[in-house]
Amino acid sequence: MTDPFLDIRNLCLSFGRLRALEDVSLSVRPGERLALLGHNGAGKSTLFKAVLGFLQPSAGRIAVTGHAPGTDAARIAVNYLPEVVSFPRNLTGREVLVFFSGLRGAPRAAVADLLARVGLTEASDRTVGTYSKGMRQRLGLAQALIGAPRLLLLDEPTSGLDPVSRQEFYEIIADAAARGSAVLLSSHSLEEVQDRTDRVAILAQGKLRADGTLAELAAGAALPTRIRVTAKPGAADELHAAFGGRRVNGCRLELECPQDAKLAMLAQLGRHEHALSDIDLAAPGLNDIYRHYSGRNETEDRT
Ligand SMILES: Nc1ncnc2c1ncn2[C@@H]1O[C@H](COP(=O)(O)OP(=O)(O)OP(=O)(O)O)[C@@H](O)[C@H]1O
Repeated sequence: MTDPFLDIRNLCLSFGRLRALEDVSLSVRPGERLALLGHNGAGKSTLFKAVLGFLQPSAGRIAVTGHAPGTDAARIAVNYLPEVVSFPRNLTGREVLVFFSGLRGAPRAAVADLLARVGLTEASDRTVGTYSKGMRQRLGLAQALIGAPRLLLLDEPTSGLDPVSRQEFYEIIADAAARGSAVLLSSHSLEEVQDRTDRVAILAQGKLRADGTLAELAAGAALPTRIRVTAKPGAADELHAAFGGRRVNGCRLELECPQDAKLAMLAQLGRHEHALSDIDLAAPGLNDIYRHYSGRNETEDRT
């Protein structure tokens, strides 16, 4: 297996008495996209800043392509898209990329290709001040792609983008990974990153609660299946006495059972067919999985 471009081991980082990161270990390999999820204040930006060498860990180790953050070798290997991008409003998109290419020592000749990759060719000679938020974000991504960095750090890259722009953004990120970059991106939404990243890591209060594929996270959470039962008029008491569960209203009952006990439960319910009007099965959803690991509801974090 190839060495990771980003390797974090037992990282701890504090602000005074606040432990922003506690014993966090994770790695991202070439061509891999890892989504770092967590609610506001979970420690995502702090982790990014530590990888960039802007913040010093109190313990643990970070290696960017084998080099310590902040060294020249690590700086060349990594590029970053901050949560809020801002460029001089009176420069054109092309001028911005030429400027940043100069800073990174990347060839000017690659700017046209970068503009094409993010779909800004036609707008390339307009000033940034005339760009929409989505266009500025694309320019930010093009800036992050300058010099084909081995490690791409994207801090909530799609916040504020509409669904179509979001999808296009993830396609560009997939293309960067296909070209060999390791991608670490942060997000608040498991729903958004499913099918668009290879693995998901969940941070909560500075601790890493999960790291794996969505299927692994779902299996690890071992969440129950919910069975919603609607009783025939007057039969809810009988079903409640037989199965327990939560009474939702006069005729509905909500039961939970482990995934592997689902069929047995349905068979048992079948024995009370005379009392049943309907049965509805709900497998655990992404929100349930996220809440299990983070202790929070995904939708709460977007507010
Ligand atoms: N410079 C700082 N000084 C003191 N505390 C800080 C500093 N930067 C971050 N923190 C604290 O560290 C914790 C983690 O913050 P961080 O910005 O990493 O969270 P986040 O997961 O990126 O949140 P968000 O999703 O809101 O961007 C928070 O409690 C925050 O208040």
